[in-house]
Amino acid sequence: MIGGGGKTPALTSPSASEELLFGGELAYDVFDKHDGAFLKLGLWQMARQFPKLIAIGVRLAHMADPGRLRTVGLAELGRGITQALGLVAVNGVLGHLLAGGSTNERLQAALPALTVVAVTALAGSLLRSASTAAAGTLEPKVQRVATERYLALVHRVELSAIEDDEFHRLLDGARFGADSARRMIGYCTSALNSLISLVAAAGVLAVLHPVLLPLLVLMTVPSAWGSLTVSKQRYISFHAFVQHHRASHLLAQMLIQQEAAAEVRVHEVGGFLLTHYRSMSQTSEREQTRLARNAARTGLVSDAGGGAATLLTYGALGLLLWSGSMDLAVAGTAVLAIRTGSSSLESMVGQVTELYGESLFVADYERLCTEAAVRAIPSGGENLPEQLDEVRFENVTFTYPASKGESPGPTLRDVSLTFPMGKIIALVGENGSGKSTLIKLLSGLYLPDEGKGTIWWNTVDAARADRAQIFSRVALMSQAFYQWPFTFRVNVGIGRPGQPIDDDAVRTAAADSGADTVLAKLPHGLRTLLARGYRRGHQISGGQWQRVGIARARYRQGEILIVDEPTSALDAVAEQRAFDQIQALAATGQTVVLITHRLHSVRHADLIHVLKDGQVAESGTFDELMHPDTGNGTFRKPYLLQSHAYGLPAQRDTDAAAPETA
Ligand SMILES: Nc1ncnc2c1ncn2[C@@H]1O[C@H](COP(=O)(O)OP(=O)(O)OP(=O)(O)O)[C@@H](O)[C@H]1O
Repeated sequence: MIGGGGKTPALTSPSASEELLFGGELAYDVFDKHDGAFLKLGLWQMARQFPKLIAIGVRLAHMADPGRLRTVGLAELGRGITQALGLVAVNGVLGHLLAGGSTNERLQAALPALTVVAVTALAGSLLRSASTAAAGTLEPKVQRVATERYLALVHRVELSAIEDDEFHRLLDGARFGADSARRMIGYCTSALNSLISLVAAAGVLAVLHPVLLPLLVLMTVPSAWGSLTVSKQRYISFHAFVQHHRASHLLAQMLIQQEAAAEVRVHEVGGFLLTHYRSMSQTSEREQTRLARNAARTGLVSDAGGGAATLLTYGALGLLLWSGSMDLAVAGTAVLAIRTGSSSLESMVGQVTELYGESLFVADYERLCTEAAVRAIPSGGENLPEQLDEVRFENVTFTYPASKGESPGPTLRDVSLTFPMGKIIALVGENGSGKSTLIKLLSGLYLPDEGKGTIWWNTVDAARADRAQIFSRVALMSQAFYQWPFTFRVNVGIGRPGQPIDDDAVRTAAADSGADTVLAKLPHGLRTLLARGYRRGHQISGGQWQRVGIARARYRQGEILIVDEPTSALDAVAEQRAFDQIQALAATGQTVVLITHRLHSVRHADLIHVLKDGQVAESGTFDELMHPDTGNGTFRKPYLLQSHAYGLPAQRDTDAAAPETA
């Protein structure tokens, strides 16, 4: 039972598909997180939380369009007042109609009140249309403002936050939060309207007989309890299953996405994925069935309570009539007021329940915005030196943030090395030795573990420096460089996104990186869209993309050009050309940090750092590393292996000293 208690929902145990594909259960225990704490609250506390949640939505609406928000509020207030006046006028009409005299006289006496009924109905309808028009304009604006706000915050968070699955859970919730903020407007206006007409009916009832008022409230308590309980259960279930939903969606996507299309067909992966998609969906369906059963049970209990309260109310009314404490005209108005009041209450409870459900997602959204602000890359800090001589790692240790239930060891341990400016510095080492991680630290994407080493930009500590300045000094062509589904021009020009794209500079960068030959074959030149699946879309190969990636990094004109595996997908000619160009760049004073597994490509580097298991195994020039007296073999041995395998020179072209063939 989840209703008012704080227990975890009875989640279905992990399916065989979850075990096989994802290595275990994907559901979350929402109560092991501090942010689920308010879900442990009972109805009364929930009611007290409610204004705070509404305030979040209203604040967003105010940010989006204060004028329209005012219009909606005033129009709804006006509608409530017209309804109250209408009800009072109906009381007048009934009073006159049930009084003594001829039908004609009674009708004539009732005429002014009847006119008030008609005028209030007309005014109510005009106000409703004003509210509908304003709310219709306000809603999409609220969604845009809410979405823009969280995207603006999220794109500035530290990389470690983006890689954190808890942060992703918040992100999933927040995406719904922006939609919920939009829907809240509609529910808010309806709830406000119901509240005002309820107050009107309650006011009339209180005047007619004080005992009727608490009875009216009593009639609604059971359905309020039922609706809020069901809404809370749905919310808890959503959070518990958010990762599960994401994974099912992923499976469905794999069946249709272009990247997997060939393997899906040739390896006949389609049936496999579909089976697991079905199994995962069935787990979700079981959860939906559980929710539906709970909702049905809750509904029965609340209906029984509501029925008893209604019986009590009409019984009380009958008693008042029978005992002569109320006359027939007043009883008629009372029945009308009870019906209006209870239907307003009913609708208000419905709207408030929906509003409550939506507001929980908006609260998630707020939590994400707060968390994103906390985890944002700090702005400001010390200025970097104008004239940079070197970036130096001093005893740097770095550990990736822990995934849930895991405590990873450091990926980089006690790393000390330098990147002198104006040189080619190569980073080599086995798979997983920490090269890409190291360049993420060099680029300012991560900082060393607290108190465990420093990255010096001359004499400025990167941890205290203005990170935006670090980013602006670096041009990065990482292994996972992004293939933007935009035109060739934008794919290169996005290297300097703050400025208008300069076509000549795009062509020069393309020529510098070998992407000019790619460009020459494109059907619409710079305007060619590099994305299949769109109109005019054109597909280029992996190696061609790599050249475009290098062109982008080149176009950026960063002081330090980092190229991670620039030639892994290039053919031999293109590879040679890429390295010639890197050398030519270095000759112009450009600092190049080069990561590669093709060791013969680093022969001309000014400095080579060799990593092994997250530590620096050796550093030096090619000659130093190759010489048995100065190198420890970490570089020399794999180099010689590669040179034998590919028939490449076992030494620098100009070398006279024959290295040891270990
Ligand atoms: N985002 C991450 N979160 C957690 N661990 C990571 C992350 N990225 C890399 N690692 C881990 O850090 C270690 C070093 O990875 P890294 O990518 O830096 O190696 P690399 O030397 O560049 O390898 P390769 O030559 O295969 O590209 C690996 O054990 C990897 O699992």
